[in-house]
Amino acid sequence: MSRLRWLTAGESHGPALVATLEGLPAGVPVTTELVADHLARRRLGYGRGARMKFEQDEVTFLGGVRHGLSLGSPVAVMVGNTEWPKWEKVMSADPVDPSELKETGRNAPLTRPRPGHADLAGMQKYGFEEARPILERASARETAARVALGAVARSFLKEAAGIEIVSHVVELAAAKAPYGVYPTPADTEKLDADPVRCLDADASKAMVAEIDQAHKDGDTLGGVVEVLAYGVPVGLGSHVHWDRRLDARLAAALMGIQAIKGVEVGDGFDLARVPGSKAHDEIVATPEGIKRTSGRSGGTEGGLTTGELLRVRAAMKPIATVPRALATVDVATGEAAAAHHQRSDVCAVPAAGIVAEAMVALVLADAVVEKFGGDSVAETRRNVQSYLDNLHIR
Ligand SMILES: Cc1cc2nc3c(=O)[nH]c(=O)nc-3n(C[C@H](O)[C@H](O)[C@H](O)COP(=O)(O)O)c2cc1C
Ligand SMILES: C=C(O[C@@H]1CC(C(=O)O)=C[C@@H](OP(=O)(O)O)[C@H]1O)C(=O)O
Repeated sequence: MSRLRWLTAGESHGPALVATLEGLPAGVPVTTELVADHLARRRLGYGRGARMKFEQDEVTFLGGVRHGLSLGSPVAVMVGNTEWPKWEKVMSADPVDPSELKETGRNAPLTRPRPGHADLAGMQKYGFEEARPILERASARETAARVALGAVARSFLKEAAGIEIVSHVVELAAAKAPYGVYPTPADTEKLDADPVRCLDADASKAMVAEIDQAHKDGDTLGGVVEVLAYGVPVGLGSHVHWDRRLDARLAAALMGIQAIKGVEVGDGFDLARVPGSKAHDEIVATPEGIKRTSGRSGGTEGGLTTGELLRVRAAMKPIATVPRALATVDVATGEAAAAHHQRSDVCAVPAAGIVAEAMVALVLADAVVEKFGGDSVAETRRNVQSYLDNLHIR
């Protein structure tokens, strides 16, 4: 069962996000720069709104790391928000004089909940008269905290087991990348340089055109990202219980990203449309050992990793804050109204791919610690190697 635990806290316009990771072995290379680099990747992507340009993430480790290595104690990281001075009063933890709040010009009650966001159901559930106390935490700003921890998890995965993760955008609205072309970790730089993190140049152009059109139309878009993990050993997760199945753990982690509405492992839904003879990955003996003739399963069978390429997809719905505002009800008056809109991303699918990488890294790091243990990463690495060296069927 889970051996790594992680939590995040913080609001979208608060002073900072914080994240903790408990259970990480000692000796994992971790630096402020490493985390900052991944946070910078999350801010990329054509179609993101103005906020990504003027706001900066400021990384500070508060615990668990010394001189570039993890200590084995809980890792605590803070992602400061450079826009905080503008929100100090609106988001103050302590009570603020109403006249001072008015002066900010940022505290008008948000009583026109946006369809597709957490506004309405959150206000109903938590007893608020307006959406600010809900949207501040529902916002995907929180994903910066997860990407910070994901950066730490991927460093552990690489050191302990040589596992590397890459993601790409495979669909954006109606534009699709050619099926079955998989990037490797060596493509990361190229992908990050592409406006929509798509490997195929023609598909990338079509995706950018989709975003331009949506922008003109005052609309928003979603899409599909694919995450691949290379070097995953056979036997992470287990077939013995539902909550130990690695496919289930990956699905929950990906579905836990804001706006993700569907997850596929390997060929996922497509497998339901073909006969068994075309759905599974046949097993063959080769001079290099037992191999598969295809990768349709996405690298898991029975909730266990197979040792083949791990491949998962996540589908993101269009951004909820639609500029051509959707119909809602002003809950202050009960009258029909247009949903509130100040600014928003047109499309955040490329950023969602970076968040998905982080979630896959955290799930895999958890599964590696669970299977191989180790208080130091050197010990985990020895355990991984010994297990692989002693596999009785290969
Ligand atoms: C990286 C990222 C950026 C997002 N940016 C916005 C945005 O600018 N405006 C917005 O309304 N929703 C945005 N969203 C989506 C909302 O957070 C999401 O619609 C909301 O949490 C409700 O989705 P749910 O029903 O899946 O939880 C973003 C999501 C992600 C992953
Ligand atoms: C701040 C981030 O994303 C935000 C996620 C988000 C939402 O509703 O999810 C709404 C937008 O914020 P605002 O409503 O303040 O313009 C995005 O900018 C970020 O990713 O760092």
